Amino acid sequence: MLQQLKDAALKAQKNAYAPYSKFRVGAAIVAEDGNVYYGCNVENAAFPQGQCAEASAIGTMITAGATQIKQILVASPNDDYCYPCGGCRQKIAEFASADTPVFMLTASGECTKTTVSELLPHTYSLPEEQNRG
Ligand SMILES: O=c1ccn([C@H]2C[C@H](O)[C@@H](CO)O2)c(=O)[nH]1
Ligand SMILES: [Zn+2]
Repeated sequence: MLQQLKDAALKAQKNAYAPYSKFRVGAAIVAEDGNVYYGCNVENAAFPQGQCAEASAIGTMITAGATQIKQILVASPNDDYCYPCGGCRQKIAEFASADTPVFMLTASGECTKTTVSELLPHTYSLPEEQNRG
């Protein structure tokens, strides 16, 4: 399954639209339905409108009808691990559990693992009565 995640993230990374930063990122998710969803970063001339690879993968997962991230992997364009940005940590936490694995893959193939709670301790969420209908 980890190999499938890597392959999907690398496939997505090839399609990254990053003409401004030149920093091409791919992300892939294993969801509760067993499918792998993937996405790339999509930048914009209006810089704040750019979207991270993780957000693209989450959007694809939700669009397909899955709602739980079981594993997620982020593929970096260089030999440093690309840890999700703060905004993506919150986006991942919305659809994951504290112990959900988050993998990072470098361009040379090194891979490391952390968890959602390590990336985002004390996660913000709404009170129960305001949650998801
Ligand atoms: O985890 C990350 C970090 C950065 N980026 C993107 C955002 C931007 O397009 C480019 C440079 O920050 O990389 C991602 O997609 N995921
Ligand atoms: Zn991000």
